[in-house]
Amino acid sequence: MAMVSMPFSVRSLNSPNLRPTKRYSVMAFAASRKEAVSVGVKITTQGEGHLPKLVLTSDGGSEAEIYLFGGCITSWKVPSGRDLLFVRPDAVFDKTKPISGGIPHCFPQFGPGKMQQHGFARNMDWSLVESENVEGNPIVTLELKDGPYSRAMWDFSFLARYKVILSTKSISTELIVTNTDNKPFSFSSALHTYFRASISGVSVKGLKGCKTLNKDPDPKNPIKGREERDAIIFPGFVDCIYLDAPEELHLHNGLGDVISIENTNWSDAVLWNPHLQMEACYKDFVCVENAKIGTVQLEPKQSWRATQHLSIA
Ligand SMILES: O=P(O)(O)OC[C@H]1O[C@@H](O)[C@H](O)[C@@H](O)[C@@H]1O
Repeated sequence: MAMVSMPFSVRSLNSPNLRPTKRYSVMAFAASRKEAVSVGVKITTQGEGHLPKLVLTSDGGSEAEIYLFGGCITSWKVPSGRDLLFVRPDAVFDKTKPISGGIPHCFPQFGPGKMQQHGFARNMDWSLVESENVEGNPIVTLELKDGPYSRAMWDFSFLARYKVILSTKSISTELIVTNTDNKPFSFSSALHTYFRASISGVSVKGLKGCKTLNKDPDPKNPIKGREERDAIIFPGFVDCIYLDAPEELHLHNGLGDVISIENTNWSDAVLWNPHLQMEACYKDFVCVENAKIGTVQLEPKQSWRATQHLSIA
């Protein structure tokens, strides 16, 4: 077990001490119903739809769940037992569509665009490649590579590595996309985080002064503007991109939690609440998404890296 004494933060994702201790093939676990992978990490097929799911438990009492389908973190429970993420009641777990909730990946397109909405990474099986535990905090790394399904939409070879670190009061992710092709490619991306909320009490702080692209009413022709408010509230439908957003936002979820949303290299942000378009659940969540809306260009062998750090005080 690797040991470090520093607190977990976005910066700790850079630590040379966080070396992989074990490499795993998901197939090796597919037959077992629930198996420990490393301390604080279990894989089970007893999740929704019997899809393989990782369950991370920290010594500090937090817990997270990650489906390999879509590489989607569906649950982040802080030590009080409160789940700060939200999965929509219409979510399905049969691979016919992406999991609607938690932290889905949008890659290699945020959209709208030529490809299906939000790309294909949330519709594919990711592999568990590394698992370790550092001072009671479980860490897993998932990988996604191109295959026939992705090639049919985007004819490039790529490698995406997604590291997730759970600690007592935070969950951190690092996404590294590498061009493994012999020709350049470009992409856009986002972490489409669904936070549990009581929408009438929600506010998002930190975006004042940002340039905006308001996708309401027409997502294909967003209206340019500038955010003037200190605190953004959600009295109706909201679907808005914030360009060059700061590295830290604060979400008051209306349920008593204040969540710090830090990032490096996710240069933009998106706020979304569907209001009456999803009458059954819009009051119960808000999406605050770290995004890269302007495309990233990668030459062969080049990589792009971005981190997200969600935490409570
Ligand atoms: O694909 P999902 O999870 O239903 O999310 C859709 C929404 O995702 C948001 O990120 C977009 O800004 C919206 O325009 C879109 O409607």
